Amino acid sequence: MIELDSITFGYQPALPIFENFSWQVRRAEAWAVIGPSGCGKSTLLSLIAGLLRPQHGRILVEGQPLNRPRPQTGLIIQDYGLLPWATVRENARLGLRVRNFYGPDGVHAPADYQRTLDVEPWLDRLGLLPFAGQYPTELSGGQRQRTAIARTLALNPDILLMDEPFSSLDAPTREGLQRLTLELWQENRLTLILVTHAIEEAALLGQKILLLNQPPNRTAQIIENPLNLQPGYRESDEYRSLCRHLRERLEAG
Ligand SMILES: Nc1ncnc2c1ncn2[C@@H]1O[C@H](COP(=O)(O)OP(=O)(O)OP(=O)(O)O)[C@@H](O)[C@H]1O
Repeated sequence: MIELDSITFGYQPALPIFENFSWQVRRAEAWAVIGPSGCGKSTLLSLIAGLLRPQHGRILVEGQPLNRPRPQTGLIIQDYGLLPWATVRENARLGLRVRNFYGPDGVHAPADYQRTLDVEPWLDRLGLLPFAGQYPTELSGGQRQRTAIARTLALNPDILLMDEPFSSLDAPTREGLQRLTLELWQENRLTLILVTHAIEEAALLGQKILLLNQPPNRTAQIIENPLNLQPGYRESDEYRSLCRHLRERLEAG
């Protein structure tokens, strides 16, 4: 469970992006966060990742106050963050190398962490084994993003935060990775929070959708989307009507 309990945050305290804002995410839920540019979507992820701290209120993860990034929270960003001089396999191992360096200290790695560099199952699951010896510049955008996903999932996160992960990809690649994300979410019982500015993506991936608007955001506007896992949802009337509803809500501000 992630709990934002009456948080206030602004890069400049006089201009809060969130003001007395409360929101709860239960374990293994899949959320999409949508809203216009500058409404605070990435800021919200940084707060939940423990990279920013609210000026007021508190954030609890699994009942514990969040005072710094926790090793079980994975963050995937839009530009992949891959090392250009390392192969796909070595990029996928990067997080594990950091963990192995520190050991099971409860800060950089969970206290019960067992050192490993084994990323082969993830390379296999993400269809990357044929490219494992290649460098990021030799990959397509979709393969790069899959490498970033492998690197994060190799760390066995329980919370996966994704910030516009597919926005620079072409439509077929994006749709393939959207499907893969839903599969990985279900297989690994992840709590997923995906930030997107794309209405269609929010409707496909979010069982629940959090709508943000121009700051300050004071209340969590939540839209339920319980049918998103049903086969054929992308072609259904429910999906189209949800997209329309989201568009109207966003235009209304
Ligand atoms: N490090 C920072 N320092 C100061 N202001 C910032 C910083 N990062 C973001 N902001 C501002 O905070 C507001 C929210 O930014 P944020 O990136 O969270 O929005 P967003 O909804 O993710 O936008 P986009 O969809 O364009 O990525 C914006 O006005 C932005 O200019």
